[in-house]
Amino acid sequence: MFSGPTRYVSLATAAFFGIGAYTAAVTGETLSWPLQLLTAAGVGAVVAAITGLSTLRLSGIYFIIFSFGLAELIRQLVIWYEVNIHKSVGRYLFSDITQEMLYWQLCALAGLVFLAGFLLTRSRYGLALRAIGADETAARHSGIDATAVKLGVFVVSAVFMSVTGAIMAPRWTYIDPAIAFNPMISFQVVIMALLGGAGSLIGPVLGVIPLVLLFEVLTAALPNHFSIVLGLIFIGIVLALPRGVIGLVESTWRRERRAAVTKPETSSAPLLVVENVGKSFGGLRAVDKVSLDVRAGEIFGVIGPNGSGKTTLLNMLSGALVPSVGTIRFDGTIINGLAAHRIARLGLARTFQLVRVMPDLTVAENVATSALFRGSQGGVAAESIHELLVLVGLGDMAESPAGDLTYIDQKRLELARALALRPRLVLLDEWLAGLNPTELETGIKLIASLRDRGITIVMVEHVMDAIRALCDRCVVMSAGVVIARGTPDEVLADPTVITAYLGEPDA
Ligand SMILES: Nc1ncnc2c1ncn2[C@@H]1O[C@H](COP(=O)(O)OP(=O)(O)OP(=O)(O)O)[C@@H](O)[C@H]1O
Repeated sequence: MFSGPTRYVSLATAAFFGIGAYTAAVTGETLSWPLQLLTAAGVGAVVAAITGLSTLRLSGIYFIIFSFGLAELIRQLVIWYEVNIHKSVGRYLFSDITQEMLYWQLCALAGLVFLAGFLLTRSRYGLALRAIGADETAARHSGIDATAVKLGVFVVSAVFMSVTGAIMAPRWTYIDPAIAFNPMISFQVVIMALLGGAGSLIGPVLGVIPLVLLFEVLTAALPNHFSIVLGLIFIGIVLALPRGVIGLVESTWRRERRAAVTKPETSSAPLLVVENVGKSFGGLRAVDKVSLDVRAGEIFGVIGPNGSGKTTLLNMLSGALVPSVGTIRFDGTIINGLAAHRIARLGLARTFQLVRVMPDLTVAENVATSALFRGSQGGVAAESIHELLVLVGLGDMAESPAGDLTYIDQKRLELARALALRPRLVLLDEWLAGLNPTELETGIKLIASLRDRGITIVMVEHVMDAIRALCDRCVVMSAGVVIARGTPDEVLADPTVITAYLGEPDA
């Protein structure tokens, strides 16, 4: 539910299993069985919300280490509580619940897990999670609040694990922290999910059945070498079946969502106003007090030699970076400091200098990510994803995995994904770079057609023919400051600009 789509490998299973088991042990004598389960769910949810809020900004190895440490941290806290407050470590559990009842309760819980997982994958949150797993930065710029989505699903999965722990607790008559917070549980769950294929709902089941049987045999036959064999199985699965059994046989389930571009109103007032904006990295002023305004409906160029601060400026406009100083207004709203997904939802979309598509998602799904959380209309749109794909020239590629596209087609896809936000302003970061002359001609026509739809464009570009053909006005940046502004012909004839590009002539 969580690790599969997001690819955040979580070893926190033992922590929540232990929380559930220990909550049942502590409340066993005072609360009824349903209330014990509810309490376990509540405690698990609260701990997951607190730890998730503080750690889901971590990714990769840092998140794995944290999640592994969480079980140990909670175990130590419980031991401290038992020693200092309860005055004895461990609890006896006397329950009249039979093993058969526990079995059926676990079956019901498994059914609920699958129902929740099924509903999740069918909801927009399912696609949002997969988008986050494929490329979290691109997902944020598609309007997805990655932190909130991850936190929500982390809490839901933690609740299921806590209730599992609580149901399992009566199987032991005595529980101590070492039993409840056994780290091996986390590894076993990850291995099972990996074997079957963590990316699908049914995958983990395919892993659970053979591995549970194998673990039974191994604990009986090789009790002292169990961990070694488990480690070898782990390595073997990662090397041989990186996407699990299901990844070998499954053709990805796809669906189409609807998204669109609406024609924004044009007005003579500036749509974007940048005032004295600056960004420093340590001692380096990458952008230094830049001011400019972009009128609704125009194509505005940002040019300048390498390293002059153009991408840094675009990153600040799109929310990837927070300006060190200055103000950015988009349609009257101050947007500096806003999270990337909020800026995207306001209708300011972008493409990236180094193209960012979500390779495992289909072309259509990539575009659909932008329609997930766009205003109250969600995925409902006047134009379909298909129409957007036709517009950028990918009409017959909707069901192909984005990772199979050529570089140029990936750029087209990025543009379609940006357009699916129904943006009023699109930031293009060297979108025309690397195109051959024919592709360049098509690309220029495509950008011009966006303006005809009323979309305002800010483009960073090194291809001067495109700047001349497309831009109404532009600024030239050098060493973080604007050194010229005006029409393309004016600025490209400016001696200061020529010097900035070519350097001072030799004396
Ligand atoms: N995250 C960062 N940390 C430190 N320095 C950075 C960072 N991002 C950019 N810079 C520096 O800021 C300066 C401006 O970089 P930026 O990428 O904005 O330039 P650019 O005009 O877009 O260049 P190019 O045309 O090559 O893409 C460069 O000196 C770069 O090394």
